[in-house]
Amino acid sequence: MSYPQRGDRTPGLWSALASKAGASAESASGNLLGRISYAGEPAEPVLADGAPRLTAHMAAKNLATTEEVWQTDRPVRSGTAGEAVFAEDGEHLFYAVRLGPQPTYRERVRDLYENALEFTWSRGYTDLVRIWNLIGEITGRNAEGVEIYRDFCTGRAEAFAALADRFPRLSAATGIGTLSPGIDLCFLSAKPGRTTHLENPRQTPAYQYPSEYGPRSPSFARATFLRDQNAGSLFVSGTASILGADTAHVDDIAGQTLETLRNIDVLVGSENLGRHGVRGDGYTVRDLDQVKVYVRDSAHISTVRNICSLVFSPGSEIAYFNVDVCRPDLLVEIEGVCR
Ligand SMILES: C=C(O[C@@H]1C=C(C(=O)O)C=C[C@H]1O)C(=O)O
Repeated sequence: MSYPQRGDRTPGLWSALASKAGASAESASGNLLGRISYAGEPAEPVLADGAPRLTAHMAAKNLATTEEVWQTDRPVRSGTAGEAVFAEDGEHLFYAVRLGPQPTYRERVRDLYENALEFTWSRGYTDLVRIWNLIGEITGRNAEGVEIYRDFCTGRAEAFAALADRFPRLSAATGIGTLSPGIDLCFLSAKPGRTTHLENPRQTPAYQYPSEYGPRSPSFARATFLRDQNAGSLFVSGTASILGADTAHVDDIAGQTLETLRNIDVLVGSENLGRHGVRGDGYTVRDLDQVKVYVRDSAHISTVRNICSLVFSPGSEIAYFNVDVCRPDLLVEIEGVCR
């Protein structure tokens, strides 16, 4: 089995985003560390081709599956840990687990997060790089009438609070809707000393959002920079049209898309990187690659595509998803990687 090879490969660890049909065209360029399959139906995470594969139901049945492929230049060892699957290469750990539909999520999410964090810590991958939280019915209600995203955030925050001595800093993350109930989780972590976590001067840190947005704030940073022997990779969290803590441009898809892109531009720019002690010239929003664009309403996709096609480089990998976003008034969310 072979995977796409990118010209902008980062030594050590790199990723690619491709529709499944095109993903096998080129020769294998490294060792598979893990995959996320954005598929037409849900499935349990498995070990396939010697590495974890997380599957999230995020594509309509008739559309091609998008696959995010993580590779490394080091030998990989994989295995299972309870219901989770993992792979490690001595520098990076990829860990995937699924939580099926639940009446309420808080306690199970707390347990799953604690297990994942304890596992990654026990193997020496003490620094979180990026977390995926792919959440079915994200703005729907649980059996007690609480919004599922808020229910999820409470369990996650409790896990981080319980392990705050070991994980004092939060990493980049995504918290986005899927098309089936249940939660698919994926953790990428690294050996100590290579990560810097960034906030955005235009946005309140998510972990400080006021309680009107939920009893426990979301536990993530706006981006995480992972150093390597050349420079590094900047993993940009799911970013939306939020200024301070509030949604900007309610009911305005073009306005939200442009504000989101401005948020990313400031986040990845040299001034913000310098503020966080990351050396280098910084990036602009045009440098974002492996871009994922989440659009709530299918009728908005063409507007969002038009704006994105003007902003992103024609060579960038970009995938669109028609899924719910973590607040009912957010219409679009964008994330990616700068290298
Ligand atoms: C869009 C936002 O949050 C989303 C939710 C996240 C989470 O809960 O992990 C992470 C990034 C985004 O996908 C935001 O609060 O700005």
